[in-house]
Amino acid sequence: MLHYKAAAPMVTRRLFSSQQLNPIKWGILSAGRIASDYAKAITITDGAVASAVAARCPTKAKEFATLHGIDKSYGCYHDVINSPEVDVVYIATTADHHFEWAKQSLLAGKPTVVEKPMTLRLADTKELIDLARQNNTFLMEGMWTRCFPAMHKLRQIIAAGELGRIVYCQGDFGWKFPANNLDDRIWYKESGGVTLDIGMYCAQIGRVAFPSASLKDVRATGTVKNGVDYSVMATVRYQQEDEAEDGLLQFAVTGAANTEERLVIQGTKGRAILDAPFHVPERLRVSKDQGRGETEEVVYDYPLPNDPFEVWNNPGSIGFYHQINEVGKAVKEGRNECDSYTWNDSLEVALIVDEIVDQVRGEGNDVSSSGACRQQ
Ligand SMILES: NC(=O)C1=CN([C@@H]2O[C@H](COP(=O)(O)OP(=O)(O)OC[C@H]3O[C@@H](n4cnc5c(N)ncnc54)[C@H](OP(=O)(O)O)[C@@H]3O)[C@@H](O)[C@H]2O)C=CC1
Ligand SMILES: O=C1OC[C@@H](O)[C@H](O)[C@H]1O
Repeated sequence: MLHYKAAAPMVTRRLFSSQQLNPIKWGILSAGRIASDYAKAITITDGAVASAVAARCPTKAKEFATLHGIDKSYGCYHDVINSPEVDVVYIATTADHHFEWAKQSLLAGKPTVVEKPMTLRLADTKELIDLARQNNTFLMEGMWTRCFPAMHKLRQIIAAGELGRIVYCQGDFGWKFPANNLDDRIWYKESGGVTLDIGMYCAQIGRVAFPSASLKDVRATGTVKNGVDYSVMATVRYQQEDEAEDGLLQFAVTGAANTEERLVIQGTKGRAILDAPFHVPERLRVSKDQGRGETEEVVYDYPLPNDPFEVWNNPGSIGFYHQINEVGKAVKEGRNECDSYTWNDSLEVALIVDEIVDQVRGEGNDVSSSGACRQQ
């Protein structure tokens, strides 16, 4: 049996609301692809404006500012960080530069959102979080998936015990890496690879499914191409409080294929499915167990806002709207963390990612030259 719940309302613009009169002013570091999508999402979000952008080349920054209707453009990232016209800094550089610029931003006392991954290694993520704590400054890793209403509903359902004890989560995420462009950030030796790029979307679900559990074990195997982890199968084990059985998370991520991108959370009383593409979740399906082979399904739909743009660099980027709203609210309320994705979330996912990258790259299964086999 299938029940539909009312869809969430589409975004409506309220003219002259207090938020619009006193918007959060975002400063953007870099004029790359995701920076452009983020700037567009800001324009459809009540209570937020992009007030400044910096790129390494001032002409590129100026062009970006003109395209997105941003007042100020600079050829130096420090100028955005130090601008009194900026309330929150959004760091959208390639991941190998996140640590250094997030550190500068925090040292300047600016609320800071760092695109995922926050840094390349757990130790660096920890250093940034320690700095934010010492400086009493807002810091968030841009795990925007957590800010979608479908994800909030999922957490509510799990907390209410509707699925029973969660037994396992299983997910996949894959997109075809640009095989003919080895200059693309995805192939950078330090910051590229499938785990840092999309594995972390799967890894983050562990703390949603097992919120009070502790990480027990991470095992991964996979292939390496051009020096970066390319296809990965990972299993993560969680020690659950007051439970004899460990919770399990398993996922496959790949740069070789566009996969379905679906996430299943299986509990003893039923399952929740975040339909494709789960990293931009618009639909949550909850099936309650009614006996073997029989379920009752409730569908929760949360459509993305109306889209005034024809082209985005990444599908679904209009959904940044939710993160932009949540960050604005947290900063206005004087909080240093976003409840949807906390510092502890970032630390645990960074630990999982470290483990996977080390294990898979350490195996030496490079498929780029030989086409298949393990190197001896
Ligand atoms: N949340 C999401 O859905 C997505 C997030 N991302 C994340 O966003 C980040 C950026 O990705 P994306 O926009 O696709 O990347 P791009 O390659 O399009 O842009 C990255 C920017 O990094 C800047 N940069 C700074 N220093 C360097 C350097 N030494 N070498 C190269 N670039 C440098 C450049 O800025 P400048 O303009 O100043 O020259 C460039 O424009 C990554 O962390 C990625 O994981 C990416 C896609 C989707
Ligand atoms: O964050 C991301 O989500 C969507 C992917 O296509 C992209 O490569 C990645 O960076």
